[in-house]
Amino acid sequence: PEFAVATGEGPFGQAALVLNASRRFRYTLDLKKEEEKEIIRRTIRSHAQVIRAVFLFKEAGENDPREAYTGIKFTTASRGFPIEMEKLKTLNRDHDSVLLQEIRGVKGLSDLLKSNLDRGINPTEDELLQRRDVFGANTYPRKKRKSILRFVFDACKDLTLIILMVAAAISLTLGMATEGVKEGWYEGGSIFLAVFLVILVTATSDYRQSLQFQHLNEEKQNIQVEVLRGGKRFRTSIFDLVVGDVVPLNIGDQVPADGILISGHSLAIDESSMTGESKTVHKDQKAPFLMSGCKVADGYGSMLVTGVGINTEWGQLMANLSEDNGEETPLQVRLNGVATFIGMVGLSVAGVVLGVLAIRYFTGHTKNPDGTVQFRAGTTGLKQGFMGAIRILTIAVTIVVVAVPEGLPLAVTLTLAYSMRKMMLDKALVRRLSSCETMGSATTICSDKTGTLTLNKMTVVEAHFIGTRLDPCDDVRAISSSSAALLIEGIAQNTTGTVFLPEDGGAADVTGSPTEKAILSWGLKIGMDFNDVRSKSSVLHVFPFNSEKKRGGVAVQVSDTGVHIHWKGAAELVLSSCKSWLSLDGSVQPMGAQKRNEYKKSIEDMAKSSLRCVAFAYCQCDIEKIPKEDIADWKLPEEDLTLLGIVGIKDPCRPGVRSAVQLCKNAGVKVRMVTGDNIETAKAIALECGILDANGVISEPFVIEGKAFREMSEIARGEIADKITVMGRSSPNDKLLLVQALKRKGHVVAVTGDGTNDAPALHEADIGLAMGMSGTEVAKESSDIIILDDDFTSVVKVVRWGRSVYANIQKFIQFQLTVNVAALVINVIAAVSSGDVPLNAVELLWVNLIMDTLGALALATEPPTDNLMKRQPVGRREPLVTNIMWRNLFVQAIYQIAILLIFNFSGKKI
Ligand SMILES: Nc1ncnc2c1ncn2[C@@H]1O[C@H](COP(=O)(O)OP(=O)(O)OP(=O)(O)O)[C@@H](O)[C@H]1O
Ligand SMILES: [Ca+2]
Repeated sequence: PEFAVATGEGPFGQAALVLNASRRFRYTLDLKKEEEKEIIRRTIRSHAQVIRAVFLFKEAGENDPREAYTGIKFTTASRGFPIEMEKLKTLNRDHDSVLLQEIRGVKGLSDLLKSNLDRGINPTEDELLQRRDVFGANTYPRKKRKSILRFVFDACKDLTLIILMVAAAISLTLGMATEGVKEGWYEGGSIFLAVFLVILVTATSDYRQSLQFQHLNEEKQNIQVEVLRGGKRFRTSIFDLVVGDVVPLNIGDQVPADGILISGHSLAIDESSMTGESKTVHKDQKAPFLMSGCKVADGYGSMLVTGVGINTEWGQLMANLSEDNGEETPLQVRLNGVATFIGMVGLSVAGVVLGVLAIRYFTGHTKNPDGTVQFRAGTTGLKQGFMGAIRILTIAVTIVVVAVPEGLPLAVTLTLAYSMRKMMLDKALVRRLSSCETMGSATTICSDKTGTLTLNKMTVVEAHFIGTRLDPCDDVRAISSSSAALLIEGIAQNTTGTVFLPEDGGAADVTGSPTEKAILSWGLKIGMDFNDVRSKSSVLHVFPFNSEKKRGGVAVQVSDTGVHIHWKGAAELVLSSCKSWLSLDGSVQPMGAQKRNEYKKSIEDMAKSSLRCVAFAYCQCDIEKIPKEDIADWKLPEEDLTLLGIVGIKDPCRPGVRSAVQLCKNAGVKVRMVTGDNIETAKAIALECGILDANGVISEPFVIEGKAFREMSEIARGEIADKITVMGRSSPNDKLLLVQALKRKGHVVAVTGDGTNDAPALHEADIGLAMGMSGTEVAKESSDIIILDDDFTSVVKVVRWGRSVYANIQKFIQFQLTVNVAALVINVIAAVSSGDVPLNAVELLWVNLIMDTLGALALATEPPTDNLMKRQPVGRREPLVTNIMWRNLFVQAIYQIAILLIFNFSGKKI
């Protein structure tokens, strides 16, 4: 197959790092999990239906049918809320719009839940406690953890250990019987002790790992969500949500609880995780029910929480789903194979030794220290003969134990677990264990710009309006009030952010994406009264911003007949759909070639000084032209616009990025920037953080626009992929194309992403890194590692850890194999020639114990050194056991064997 790169013959051929296997492996794992999920989902669904039917029957028998159906008792308030818990559950399960209508829709429901659609619930502790008390918390019970005893039991199940224990028991009884209690326990007792220690170490290490995984799972599930309480937007943990909360939803979010849509625009939900159907479902007033656990595929809106935790289908699913910590990484699988092979060799060798020793013993060729023959047929008692046989058997078993390198898989597990814990401290949350080892061989990193290389703290620093540059950028005195009002209308209405003004005065609190925040803050500076402007006109329809189109638009009704369409987005793209511009006095002027060039020039100038450019444009529309019925499908007019102005937003480079990029360069890992931003802005930032060299070539194909790359043939893309250093104005799909092209070239690709539509690229990459703060849930779910602080420096630290994992495992393999080969050879030679092994069973066992477990522990926890980042990456083709390692291994083994054999046979003479 194209991925498997075997080197040489034998079992070690497969020990070459087969990176793509990890992908295949992962899919099979996913599939298994999906199947399990599906079965549980079906059970829960049918369960719910049965309960509901029973409930309806019972109610119908007891009450007036209408009340039974709506389930609302307005008179008997249930602990302060005029709605009954069970009935609310039924509403969530049924998705019944008739029922919803009867309680006067979402507004009526929010009254019943004592919430407020515009302000949410009160953010007081008491209020939250009461709601949690009545309706439950948004958490679900975990499956009970395996106890430590369970792990001890599992460790005992090892076949070699069982044989050893049997041998120890026999040896103990026989020893004590023949040599007395005081003297005779040594051998049997020390075997027991050794076995006990092995079990203890294995069980505790497994147990600690299961704890760590559980912790990780909790970390993964503890999603941060936005919630509206007391009129203000908070960020809080998903577990804190209560029934009655008002939750804003944005593209890429996970629906955090069951609920009902309050309002939304172009809201589409991907319900595949619950229903299994892959088509996205549009949500509006006609279909307002939202199911917990689904993902927002498009648009935005807000919801009223009506069901939380275990009362939702998602909660049931999560509570019943076993946590998947049984994941074995491809490296572990392969090393398991190697270990098994060596074990087989050991077994055959042990068989030979057993045979040889037995023949020698029973034919009377072995002597006691005093020179008497140990076994003489007829004279030696049955008990003594049995003892001898047992001793021989123990030696054979011990050889097996020594030969089996149990340490190999253990070392990998320990190394991975250790690095994972350390990586967490370095702000990287490892979602898939295998990515630790893969990251070490990465040859290239495709990084986002915004937020990863830059701080994602944006401020408007330049503004070009009405043909002039504002100086300072918030001085709008030169602009006529009508023009300014139009602009402010666009800013306030065409946004997904909010402005909250505290009642007691104080600074305004702006929320939204960093770009939105920058624009809204600037809006406030030029005199925007957010709430006032928003109340003056009403939004008819929205085209939400997405990275594909790089613009967002909104239609607002300003008078009985007048509608304004506002657009804002990537400056040069918006400019190209403008046919006119708004002049100082508020009149509309046609956009001549000269004016267009003037604007283009100012965009370019801003971009060259690393500013992100956003343009505002608008057009008027007649209310008649707007489709009344299916306004949801209406495409906002996006041509023939009038340009209002352009702003330049500064987003400074992160400190430390420059040296991190340099570190990558030294390590032979090429850093590429793939950004949705203007190519000039991208170039400027790339120069600033050292991705581009000021003295190098800065032209195509090193610096390329997404569009140019997209339109190439697959072959052409493959040819230039290697050279691309900066890609500007790229859509998420371009990212995917680049990853594919790079992989075909043999690269091991790491990709960072945050947006919903980055998911395919993250999935395709060898290692997908999602951003913890700016990243959407969808991106995080498709990733292998989450970078908690969004910082590129942390990405580089992950590379370092990955390399250390790889190096540690190599060290351990070399160590273990050397000792194993030497021990086996010596034992065989000694047994065959002299009828005894140089180390007796107990000694061998102890050596093995120290070698395997403690050696693994020691080498696994070796921290990374700076030297690791000075080597070239191992990439896709290098075998795990390199030629140098083979050489070291054999030379060292031969040396050890020679020395030991000399001591064994002629030690006395020397
Ligand atoms: N909320 C917004 N409204 C309108 N336009 C925006 C908004 N956010 C960004 N833009 C414009 O879209 C462009 C690119 O956005 P996109 O989301 O593709 O890139 P990004 O993800 O922010 O950057 P990167 O890929 O480096 O992380 C920006 O340069 C800006 O001009
Ligand atoms: Ca992006």
